[in-house]
Amino acid sequence: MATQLKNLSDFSATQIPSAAPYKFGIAVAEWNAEITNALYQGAYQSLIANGALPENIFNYAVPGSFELTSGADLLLKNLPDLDAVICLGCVIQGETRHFDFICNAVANGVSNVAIKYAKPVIFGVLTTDNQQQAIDRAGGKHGNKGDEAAITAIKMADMAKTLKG
Ligand SMILES: Nc1c(NC[C@H](O)[C@H](O)[C@H](O)CO)[nH]c(=O)[nH]c1=O
Ligand SMILES: CC(=O)[C@@H](O)COP(=O)(O)O
Repeated sequence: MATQLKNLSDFSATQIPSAAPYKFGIAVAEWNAEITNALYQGAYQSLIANGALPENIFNYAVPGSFELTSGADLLLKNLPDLDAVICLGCVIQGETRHFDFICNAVANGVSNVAIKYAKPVIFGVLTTDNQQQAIDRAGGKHGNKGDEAAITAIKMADMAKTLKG
């Protein structure tokens, strides 16, 4: 469903588990910082609003979205108690095909990290044609993708706990 048809911050129709038992890593790309900072604020506030403890949220910056894969891997390798990692970035189309390579690399990369560690790694990366589309999805008219990424992390961490028994 296109984002224009579903607000990224509307979870009124869903049951959200408590985040209190879980530890979260957040890797945030510094490229397009005015956008990614808004994504982080959305994710952090959503985690707290659902019961996460501030001391259980571990935030690290990486230079760009391409480095989110390495960031997620480093977080899970060095903080093995993490229950989920949220990757936040904003890739905006430029004049060249660089956009395509970054978007594909980080989407595939974070998926591979999730499989490597058997831990949820959430793809909270905006991949937009222009800055306005990014603004609209980082706290604008379409909500905040950081909110969506945080709620997804809570749900996946809770699923993992449930399956472990
Ligand atoms: N153009 C954008 C980038 N480019 C930088 C790459 O992510 C990477 O840091 C560089 O290629 C060195 O490995 N990154 C974004 O996050 N967003 C962009 O729009
Ligand atoms: C996504 C990018 O790397 C891009 O913003 C860089 O711009 P350009 O393709 O014009 O070099």
